[in-house]
Amino acid sequence: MSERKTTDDLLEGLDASQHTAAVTVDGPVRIIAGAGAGKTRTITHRIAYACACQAWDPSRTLAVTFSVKAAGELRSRLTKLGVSEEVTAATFHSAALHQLRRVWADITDAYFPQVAEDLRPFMARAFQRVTGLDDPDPIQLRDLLDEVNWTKVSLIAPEEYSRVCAATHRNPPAALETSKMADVIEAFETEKTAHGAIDFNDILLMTCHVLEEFEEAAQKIRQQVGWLTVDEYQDVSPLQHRLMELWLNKQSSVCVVGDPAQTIYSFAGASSYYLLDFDHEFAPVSADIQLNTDYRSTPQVVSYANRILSASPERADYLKLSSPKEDGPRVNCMRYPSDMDEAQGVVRRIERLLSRGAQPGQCAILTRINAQQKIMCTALKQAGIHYRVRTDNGWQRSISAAELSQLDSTELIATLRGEGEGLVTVSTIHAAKGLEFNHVFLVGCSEGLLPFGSPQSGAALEEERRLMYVAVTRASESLHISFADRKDGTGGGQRSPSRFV
Ligand SMILES: Nc1ncnc2c1ncn2[C@@H]1O[C@H](COP(=O)(O)OP(=O)(O)OP(=O)(O)O)[C@@H](O)[C@H]1O
Repeated sequence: MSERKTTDDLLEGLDASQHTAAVTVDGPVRIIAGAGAGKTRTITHRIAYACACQAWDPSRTLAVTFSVKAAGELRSRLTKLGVSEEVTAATFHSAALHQLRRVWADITDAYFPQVAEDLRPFMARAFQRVTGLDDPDPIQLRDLLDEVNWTKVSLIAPEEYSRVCAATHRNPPAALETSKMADVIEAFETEKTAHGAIDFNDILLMTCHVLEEFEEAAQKIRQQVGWLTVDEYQDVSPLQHRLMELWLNKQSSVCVVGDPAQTIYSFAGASSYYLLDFDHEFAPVSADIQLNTDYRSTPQVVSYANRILSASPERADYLKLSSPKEDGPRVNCMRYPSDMDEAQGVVRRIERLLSRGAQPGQCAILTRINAQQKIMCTALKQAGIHYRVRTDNGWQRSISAAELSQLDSTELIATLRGEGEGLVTVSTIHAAKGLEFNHVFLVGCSEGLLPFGSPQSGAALEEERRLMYVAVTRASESLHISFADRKDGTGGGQRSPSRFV
């Protein structure tokens, strides 16, 4: 741990709004923070300040976030601020798993169930049992699991599934009727139970159940949640929100931080509703703070990002950012004849940046979907540039390998060691959330790819707009937007530029 900091030290380097957030240690606090506005800086300094001035008991302080990477970042920044190791910074899943393990023996003699990482065998058997058909293909299997996941994080019980689908015009995957899908959901749960297995959502559901039904165990758990901070609150699901309510049990020492413009997991049950409604739900709030200075990006990138949001029908919910940085290069927009021309064009530009002293680790190529990455990797390989790939695995990683297998998480250790500095990053936009790069190349900015599937309006289009915003705001210095007219030079239909460009 670093040397002990005074309370004054802990407020240094915060701007006026960040300072207000940090010193408001009591009561409900909402921080709406735009991209690069220092939300992580603000919440870590707030926690450190509150502990240093003894307003909070570190051993009863919990900060939760969504991914293992973000939790690691919170922990390492708190350590640098001299915060006691007693403060817990974890993902929702990891915090709940530890709480559940701690009280398990008090409530049952049964073995603690195994957290299954691969749920496909359970789903394949459930699907066969209900439909009498062969194994679902890998895409169907993924879609079926996504659907079960969605029902669980949205707190929709199998018996309510058909009614919800009818009301929201939702079609179940694998061409199933809604009643059959409801049966698959139940059969999936039965399969898991028969094997003593639970999934990630069950960790949260079971913790909710313990908090609701077992008073002594609930008190033991709540004892550790005296002061709660929830990061990335725009991505909270109804299930996570329920857990948070049960942790708090009507007490008000909660701080949430998020950005409604960065909700990019709505398809998986995330909702910015709770962030936007916080001032009503927790009224009266002690502080309602907006952080709209983007310290990360140049004025050119920031004004490009603002323009993307300004065309949204939901723009009233979004912050308009400003940049205190010096002017940087203009946003570069390129049109290429084919995907390969685009990939080679991007790689040539990266070579030029490297020849002028940029480090490979400062450059990132961002794609809307995994499938766009192959051609980018081919072009990088041909140019002899080393790279690393971050794909969507459907979910932000919310529990570490260590917690699953009791072994060290190599991914986490590599991140903490700062490995990958010598590599260009090729990443989907989803997987790049929360990261920053000096030079960002956002490829495939054509209708069909971004917005993906070209929805004409509505929630799907707005989610695509927010994805574009997240992508653009990863850039601190230079931003390169590009698309290709056709898949290859001759075949395929002519593409038109993205409406967001
Ligand atoms: N008051 C400040 N003065 C100078 N720089 C700041 C200030 N606050 C934040 N920054 C810098 O801005 C950048 C973004 O801060 P931080 O990583 O805390 O952002 P964030 O809001 O969590 O980002 P995002 O939500 O976009 O992922 C960092 O480089 C940070 O050092």
